[in-house]
This record gives sequence, C-alpha cells and structure tokens, in this order.
Amino acid sequence: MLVRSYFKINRFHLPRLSCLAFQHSLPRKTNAFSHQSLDTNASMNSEKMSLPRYPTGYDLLLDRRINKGTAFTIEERQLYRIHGLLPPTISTPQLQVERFIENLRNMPDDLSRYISLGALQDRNEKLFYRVAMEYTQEIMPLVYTPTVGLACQKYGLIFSKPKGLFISILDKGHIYDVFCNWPVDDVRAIVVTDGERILGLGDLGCNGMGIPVGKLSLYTALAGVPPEYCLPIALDVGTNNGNILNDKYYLGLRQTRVTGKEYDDFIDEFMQAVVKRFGQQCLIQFEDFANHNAFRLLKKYRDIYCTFNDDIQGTASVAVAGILSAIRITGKNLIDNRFVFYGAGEASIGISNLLVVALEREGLSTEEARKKIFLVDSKGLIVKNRPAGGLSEEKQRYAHEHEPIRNLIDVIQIVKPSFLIGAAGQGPAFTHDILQLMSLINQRPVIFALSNPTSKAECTAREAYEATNGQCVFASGSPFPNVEYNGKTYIPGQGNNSYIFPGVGLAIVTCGIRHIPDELFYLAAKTLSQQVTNDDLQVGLVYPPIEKIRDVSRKIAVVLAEYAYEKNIASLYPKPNHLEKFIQTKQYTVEYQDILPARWSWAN
Ligand SMILES: O=C([O-])CC(=O)C(=O)O
Ligand SMILES: [Mg+2]
Repeated sequence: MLVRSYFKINRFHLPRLSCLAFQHSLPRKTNAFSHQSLDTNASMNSEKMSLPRYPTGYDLLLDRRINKGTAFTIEERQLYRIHGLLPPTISTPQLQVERFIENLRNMPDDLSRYISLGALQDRNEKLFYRVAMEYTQEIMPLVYTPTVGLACQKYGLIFSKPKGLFISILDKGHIYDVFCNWPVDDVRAIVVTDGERILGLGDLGCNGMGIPVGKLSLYTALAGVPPEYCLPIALDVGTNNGNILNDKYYLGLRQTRVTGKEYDDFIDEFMQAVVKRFGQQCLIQFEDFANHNAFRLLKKYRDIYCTFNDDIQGTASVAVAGILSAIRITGKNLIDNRFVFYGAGEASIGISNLLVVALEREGLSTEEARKKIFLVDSKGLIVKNRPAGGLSEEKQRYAHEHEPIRNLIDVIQIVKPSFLIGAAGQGPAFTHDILQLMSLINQRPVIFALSNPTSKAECTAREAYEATNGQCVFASGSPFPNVEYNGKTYIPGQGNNSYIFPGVGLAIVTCGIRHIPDELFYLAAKTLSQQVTNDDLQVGLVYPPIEKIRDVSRKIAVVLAEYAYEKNIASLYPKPNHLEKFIQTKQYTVEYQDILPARWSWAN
C-alpha cells in the first residue's frame, strides 16, 4: 500500500506539485523557531488554496519545531521538496523512539548521552519530548540532575547550538536589544541563573546555562508546558572560580564577578527588559543564585514581578510534601515532630519557612512552630548567642536559646529529631553513626538527603537503609536506584523540586498568574502529597511514581489556578468553566504536527 502510493505520487504528481508550490510562491525560509503565527487553517481560509508557510527543502529538516525526520510521509516529502533527502522507508514515531533509545543505551557514558539528547532536542523537538515522556525515569537523570551537573562543568567543551540567551554584564544598557534577538515573541516562562551556586558544585559562571536548559526541558516533559513559551537564560557577571577562568575552553567572560550596585542595577535592568519584551505576566524563575543574592532578590521582586526562587520555594514545597507523606508512614502528628536541618542555606531556610506555615495550620503559633526546627550550619547549631559576625535575618528566626553545639551528631543526641534533612550541598555528612543514632531515637526515622548532584548527597539510599536496618523513610534530591536489603526491595523517592516547578509553571503560563504568593507553594505541597497512595507509602515512597508526573503536575496547576482566580491574581478572563479540561487542552503533546494543508487531498 505504502509502496503503491509512493510510486503513484512519484510518477503522476510530482511535476504538478512542484509547479503548484511555485505558483503559490511557497516561501523558502521562515524564522527557524516561530511558527505560532503560521496557522494552517487560517491560510486555508483564503479562496485560492495556498500552502502553509513552513520552510521547504533542506530548511524543513533543520527546523526542530516541525522536523519529523524519517517520519515525514510521502505526501509531505513531495509537497515540501524533501523527497530524496531522506531514506525511502517511513518510520513510525514509535520506531524512531526505539531507535534513539537503543543508540543511547549503547553510548559509553552519561555525558555522551546528554550530548546526544541535546542534539535530538535541536533536531527534532517532538521526538525529544516523546523519548523524555515515554522513558522519563531513564531520561531525567540525563537531562537533569545528576548528569546536568557534569554537563555544566564541561559546558565550554560541549556547547554546540544555542538553546537560550546569554546576557553578560557587557550588555548593560542594552539588555532589551539582546532580548529582541530571541526569535519568539510569546515567551511566558524564563528560568535564569547567574551561575554562582550551580547545584552543590559552586560557582560555574556562564557554564551554569545547563541548569535553565534542563529545568525548562522538564517544564515540558513533566508538565506539558509548550516549549516555545520557554526561554533559558544565563546571566554572565564573571566568575570567581579560578579553575574556570583558566580553562581554555571556557566561553564566558574572563573576569571576576561584578557585585554591589553594578550587579543590582544589571539585575534590575534585566527584570525590566523581560517585562518590556514579553509582558508583565512572563514568569521569571530564579535558579542557583548564591544565598546572599537569592533571598535578597526574592524579597525585592516578588511583589512586583511574576517571579519565584526555585531553590528556596520550589525545594521547600517538595520537601514539605515529603514531610506530609512521611508522617503518614510514621504515624506521628506533624506537630509532634522535631526537624534537624543540615545546612542553613536557601533550601533549609525555605523548607523551614514553609514548614512553619504547615505547623501553624495544625494549631501552633509561629514561635512554637519555629522551636520545632533546628538548623545546623558550618559553625554548628544555630543558637542565639552566636559570637561576632552574628546571624543573617533568615537564620536569626530559627536561633535557639542554647549553648553552641558544634557537631551534627551531638545536635542529634540532644535534640532527638524525628526528621534529619540534609541540604548543605557539601557531600557525605550523614555517617553510619549518625544514621544509626536516628534509628535508636525513632522507630521510623525520616532521612532526606536533598543535596545535588549525587556526589553532594548527604548519604546514599543504601547507606540510609542499611544503617537503620531498613526502618528509615528515605528521599533524596538526586535519584538513587532501588536497594535490595535483607530480602526486601526499597524504593527511594526523589525529593526534587522537579515535582513542583513544572506544575507551578503550567498554572502560570495557562492562566496568566501575575504574582506568586507563598500560599501557592503550600498548596502545591499539599496537592503533591495527596497524590501519594497507600501503596506508594507501603514501599516507602513519599512521592508519587515519576510515571504519573504529568497528571500530578496538572493537578497541582489546577489547584493553583483555582486559588489564583479566587484571589484575583489570574489575568486570563473569563475564567475557564472547567479548569482541569482547559489546562489539559493547553498541555503539549508529542504528536507530530500535520503540515499538510487541511483541504488538500491527493485526489485533487
Ligand atoms: O536542580 C536540582 O536538581 C534541584 C535544585 O534546584 C538544586 O539542587 O539547585
Ligand atoms: Mg536549583
């Protein structure tokens, strides 16, 4: 059948088609990324049949948004002049996925796989997301933590094609003009980093670009945010990392970081330029800024722009969701727990702040809630009488009236926590002794090792299960494989903000939420935790399985959108009658776009 139609078209229709294409002056080139204005049906409304304005010939194969590779049909190959540029067999999308996965598995290491996935994203976006959605569990660690950490460290070596914008301090005064070089006008979600604290790896300068790219890939793969709405940005204000400055392949500015007023003015201009270019409702997600800027900038911008800080608020939300699920396993009421945090940076403070909200909902006063939380930083337990240098405003809230305690193990001895949460980005810190102590204090201790990438995790899943004799409830920021221990299989959950930010992004881009109050992250946490079934809890999972993530993200988005309409901070009007259905219709699908004119038939 296929072969017959192939010959039929070849023999009888090719000359006529070519001629038709010329007659209606099919444009040879359109903007490589933007097809949203090129509506097939709209073009079909004209009396005379005209062809949709897609690139033709080789250019079509270079257009990642509509390229289908070997899945282009005979008709498409003929009509768009790509016949002969591809081998004769027409693949199904499923076969394309299988071919890609087989190649991927044959590659020597994860960095090669990262590069290969990035190249697929540049070449055939639909196929990239089909692979990412069908093989989420396998692909996520390659496009995201932990491999993205390695990719950032090697970014100068592996950079090939632009996936976002690089805006440097040298662009100061002209940031809007740089934005104008981005080929899409309707951008609704930006993830931006200044590269100063990439995961737990420290200052990587503009090599940090891998993070916004990875995060936005998950916006689409995990929540179905259309990729054309997404823009990754690296702000380059220099780097204080000597190794990078001396790396001959480094692609960023070779200068130390600009700070103070010059930095602040630069970020101000950046924020204003986003609004000028893309509008007030464009989401700006801050990612992997250093502590000292992260809190400050969040406070400064949160009420003026549509913005949030993922490391503070997204991580807080996913961790609180994990806490709410974990107490369903341990059987303790939330207010009967004590929480020790190892690390007192963005993640720990963010989680603590949201946890206080959750404890308040259970009837505690703010003061009582804060007393349940114990932060340990590089100097030990955070206590009120810290000598010279003092404590930042954020840490101050959690300072206890206590003698200084230097070591984590001593803190645990004295505080007797039920939760031990690591988010210091310092690598192994939950020793066998510490983990064992947790299981002496608690029947079911809860251990979260949230630091990323894997090399920075406070302990491995195996270490946690073994030291606690399989009794602990465990989650980690980067994925760990299942653990077989004493004849039982333990499934470690991934307490990563990727359970939260894609759903938050989906709500914002579909309903035009103008501001992002903290309440949204509490609602997201509750909704996420509600998606955890008793079966999940039974195997120790405090998050839903990753296979359900698209539905989970949509559920989060619906709850957030409801809240936004209630509080009058959604700008899409009128409110859709059925929010869930509405949001679902806006979720990206991996079906190839039909690029044949709607009324075209080969019988013509
Ligand atoms: O990227 C991740 O995996 C989570 C995160 O935001 C971080 O560790 O900074
Ligand atoms: Mg981050």
